[in-house]
Amino acid sequence: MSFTSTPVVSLRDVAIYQDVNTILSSVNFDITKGEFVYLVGRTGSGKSSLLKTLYADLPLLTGHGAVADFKLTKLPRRQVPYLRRKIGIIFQDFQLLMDRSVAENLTFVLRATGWKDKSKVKQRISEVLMRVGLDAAASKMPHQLSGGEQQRIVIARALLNEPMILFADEPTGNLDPMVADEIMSLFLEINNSGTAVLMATHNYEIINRYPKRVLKCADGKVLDSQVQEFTLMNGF
Ligand SMILES: Nc1ncnc2c1ncn2[C@@H]1O[C@H](COP(=O)(O)OP(=O)(O)OP(=O)(O)O)[C@@H](O)[C@H]1O
Repeated sequence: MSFTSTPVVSLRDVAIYQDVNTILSSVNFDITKGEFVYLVGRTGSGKSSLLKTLYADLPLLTGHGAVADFKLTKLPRRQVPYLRRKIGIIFQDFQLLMDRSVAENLTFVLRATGWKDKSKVKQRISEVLMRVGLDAAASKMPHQLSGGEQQRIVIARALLNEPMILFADEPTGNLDPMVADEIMSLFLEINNSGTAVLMATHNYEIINRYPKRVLKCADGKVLDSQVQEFTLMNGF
C-alpha cells in the first residue's frame, strides 16, 4: 500500500508572465495536502502573478502545472469554474458585495457553484460562519462589520465548497497587528483541520511567530526554504 498522495499544487519548469514580460522562470515546487506555506518577496517580485497562475486567472503557457487535480497547462476556460470549486481565494481588499448582506454574499457564491437546495444553502452558510466565529453576522451588511470581521467573512466565503487549498494574497495587509494575528490564528486552525494554505505576506512578524515553509520570489526565481537556506530580511 502506498501512503504517498498527489500534491495539491505541482509546478515543473513553469514560467510566469504578465503580457510579454517573464516575471518568474524555472519554477519548481509541490505543495502537499494539508501543508501551510508562506509566499514572500519584495513588491513587484511576482507573488500575485504566481498566485493568479495557480488559480487560473493567468494562463500557464510554459512548463507543467497542476492544482487540485486540474492540469493548468492548456486548461480550457470552461474548466476554470470547476477548478475554482476546489480552491479558495482570499484577497487583501475584501471584494465583498457591499450592497448585500453577509448571507446574500455567501448565497451568491453557493448558487454560482451549483447549490440549489435552499435548506442546504442555509445550513452551509451557518456552518462556515460558525467556523470563522461570526455565526451571528448572517443578516448584517458588510459595512456594519469591522475590517477583521469582513476578512473573516471572506474566509468563510472561501471555505463554502470545502476547498483543498486556500490561496491568500496578503490577507492581513490592511489589518492592525492584533486583528492580523487573529486572522492568522484562523488560517492555522483551518489548516490544522486539513486544508492546505499558500499565503502571500509581507508580515515578517507573523512568519517569525508561526514558522512554516517559505517560498520566496527573488530575481525572477522562486526559492524554497525546503530546498535551500535564504534570508527573510532586507524587505524579503
Ligand atoms: N496586469 C498586469 N499587467 C502587466 N504587468 C503587470 C500586471 N500586474 C503586475 N504586473 C507586473 O508584474 C510584476 C510582478 O507583479 P506582482 O503583482 O505579481 O508582484 P507582487 O510580488 O505580488 O507585488 P506586491 O507585493 O506589491 O503585491 C511587476 O513588475 C508588475 O508591474
